[in-house]
Amino acid sequence: MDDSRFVRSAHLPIPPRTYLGPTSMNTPINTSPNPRSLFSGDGSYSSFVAREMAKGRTEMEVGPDGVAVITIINPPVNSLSVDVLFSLKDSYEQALNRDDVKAIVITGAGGKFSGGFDITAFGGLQGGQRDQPKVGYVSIDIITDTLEGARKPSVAAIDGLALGGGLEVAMACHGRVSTSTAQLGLPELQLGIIPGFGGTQRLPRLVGLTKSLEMILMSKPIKGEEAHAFGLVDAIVSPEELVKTARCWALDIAEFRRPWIRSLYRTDKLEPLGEAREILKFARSQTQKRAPNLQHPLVCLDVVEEGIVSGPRAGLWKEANAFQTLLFSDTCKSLVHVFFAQRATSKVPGVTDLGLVPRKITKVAILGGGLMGSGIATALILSNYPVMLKEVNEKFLKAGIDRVKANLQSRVKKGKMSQEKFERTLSLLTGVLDYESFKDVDMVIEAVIENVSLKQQIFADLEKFCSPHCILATNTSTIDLNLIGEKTMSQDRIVGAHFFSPAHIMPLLEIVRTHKTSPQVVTDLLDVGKKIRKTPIVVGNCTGFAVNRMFFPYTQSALFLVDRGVDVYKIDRACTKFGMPMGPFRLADLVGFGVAVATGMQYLENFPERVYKSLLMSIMLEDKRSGEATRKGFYKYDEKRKASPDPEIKKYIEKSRSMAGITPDLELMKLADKDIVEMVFLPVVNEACRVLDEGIVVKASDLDIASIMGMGFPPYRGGIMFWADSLGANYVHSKLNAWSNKYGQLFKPCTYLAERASKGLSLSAQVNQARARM
Ligand SMILES: C[C@H](O)CC(=O)SCCNC(=O)CCNC(=O)[C@H](O)C(C)(C)COP(=O)(O)OP(=O)(O)OC[C@H]1O[C@@H](n2cnc3c(N)ncnc32)[C@H](O)[C@@H]1OP(=O)(O)O
Repeated sequence: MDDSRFVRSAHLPIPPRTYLGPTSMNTPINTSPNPRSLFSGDGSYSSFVAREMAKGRTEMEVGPDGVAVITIINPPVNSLSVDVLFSLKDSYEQALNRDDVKAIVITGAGGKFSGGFDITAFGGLQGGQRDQPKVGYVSIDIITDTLEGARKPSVAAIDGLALGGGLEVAMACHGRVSTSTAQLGLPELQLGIIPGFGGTQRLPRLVGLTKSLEMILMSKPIKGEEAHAFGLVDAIVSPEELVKTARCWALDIAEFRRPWIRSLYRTDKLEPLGEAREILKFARSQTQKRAPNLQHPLVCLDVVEEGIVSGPRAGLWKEANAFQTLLFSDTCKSLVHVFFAQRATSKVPGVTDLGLVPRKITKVAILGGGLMGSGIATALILSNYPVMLKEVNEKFLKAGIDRVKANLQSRVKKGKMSQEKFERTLSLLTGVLDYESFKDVDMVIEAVIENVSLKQQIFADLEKFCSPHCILATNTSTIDLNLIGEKTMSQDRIVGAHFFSPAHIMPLLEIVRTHKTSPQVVTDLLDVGKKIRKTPIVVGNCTGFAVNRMFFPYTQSALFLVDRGVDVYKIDRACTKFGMPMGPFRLADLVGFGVAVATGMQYLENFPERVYKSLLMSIMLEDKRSGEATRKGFYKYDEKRKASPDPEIKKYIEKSRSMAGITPDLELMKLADKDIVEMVFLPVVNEACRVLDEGIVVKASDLDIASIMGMGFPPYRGGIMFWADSLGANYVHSKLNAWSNKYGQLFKPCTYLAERASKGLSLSAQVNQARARM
């Protein structure tokens, strides 16, 4: 491609930073190269399209009132592909050149303004397969000089969504009219980039620095009503009135009945310089505390500050350069991968490609009001599902209902729920002690203790009391589903609905299917998962399923290291520094040693060759030390449950070591944090490879999402498999192989890993269809 609007990504010229000084705050000065000089040939959009199939477009219609309505068309969310942006510029120029056009309205097709820059293009840009516009071309030449600087006014008519680049286009218009339910926001930081089409400069000028930083740093969109209250939009109207009102608004500006405002040069909402600096300083310290491994939020704050101190034009250039650099960062690549991986989890071959329609679930029953059962009940009633909670006696039932109440009350306390909504939500919950009313239920979720014969009895009872269409789900985290359903003839409607604790908060839902579970049942559960705002991953049936099985070695190798002299707290610190919310020992305290030891037994039974037989937790349990619940585990806990290291654990470690006949290993004791992280996580990668190889999941990216949402693996590392691929299959294999030779089976690389390493393939690449386990 020979077009000077574009640069090949490998040779990015960075334009000189333009310092305009404080006077530039109110003075639009064009510092960019002459836009025309960026075009070669005839420079028109159509010549560009002739060279490349267009992805999306804009359409313009001029009414008898003299208003040109430009509509962004690029389903499903009207994203701003390079084609759309160039088409927008062309439509604009046409509108400016036509004598019959007095004013312009921009809107989006199908009730959505725009979901922002086209994220599907990121991969191509990063890989250098796609040409991209020169730095600043879109944000300065198109959005600032062509749209905002136009001699005819424009108004954005916003419905559905105006996110990222979508909102940035809207903010460059001279007025904004929105529906009350539209979502407006700059969520770019969640993709590892910063707003790149002027958002860092215009949003603070429209809503003030404090609100804009909250919206940008938290990637948090706001609804139309709130946007109106903060001055981001000028009027709220119904969807039917939207375009009509925007037309009138644009004409009012053109005919001087309303002010003609360029957001970029407003200063009235900006805090005075001294105050602004204090706000930015506070935001920096909060950001560093919350996300110490991330650079891009800090870069964003620098860019915002540049605009406030040196003027918006300088801010725009700094933004454009920073955007360009961040687009190629590992963080951006990882987070974009996560964006698509998350959406891909609900595309399940053999299920979602069969054209099945989810059946309506009108009533759900939950068996067991413990921590899990009450959490699941909370998640369901929060999404308006009527729930029947069954317990074995009044006392347990009351305790279960009280737990649900407490879950809801904590939302009320945090201001996330009104008292009235609390009452309404709680009224969806009823308690029962028998199966009498189970005949009307469409789905049952069993959440009792992990006891095979108890579960078998329950499923046999359910088969008798529930209607034949009722879905029979279990929340077991380890037990084989075939075993649970052994005493029934209903294996086709038995499915795992494995929630993570606390179930009303954790975003992951592991849907477990056996080879007998019907695709219809999986489709129904996928739909319920979506409605209760969980990210589902569909997995096959095995001990621990995907998440627990893959993360079992997390604690295993940590225990191995402790037996060999590595400090418990050093291991936890290395893991949290890496980005985990907690290290393996703090996690074991949270889960409780009883559960950890019981789970260990399951693994010992199923995978004896690779279970590290540590005695440490059993020894501590004998001393009634079982984790956070007893306020003593690897840490000690104060009344507010704040954890602190406990010197007493030394004696348990020494006992465990002497009983196992192990002596500290001086080499391991000197391990750097990076090496500790690898020794803890590469066995996790190894198990993840087995899970993939056995067909427990259908694609590696499902394991990425499972690791992030189920275990808190840092999303900015892209998930467990994506991270492993960043190290390389060969590296992972050679490390594990060396440790396996030295320390034994716990580290032995699996066949899948060995094959990938020898063939030079990535661990995630789909080669042959994995062996079907589902
Ligand atoms: C320079 C600029 O500053 C940079 C930017 O603008 S970066 C982009 C900023 N925008 C965003 O981050 C928004 C990202 N999108 C979202 O948050 C959500 O998709 C949404 C709120 C728009 C819609 O959510 P929801 O209704 O649940 O649908 P969801 O399944 O997520 O998306 C629907 C489809 O649109 C796609 N999509 C969403 N946003 C997209 C975007 N910006 N670009 C390309 N595709 C997008 C999704 O991949 C999905 O495709 P699929 O059906 O093939 O899986």
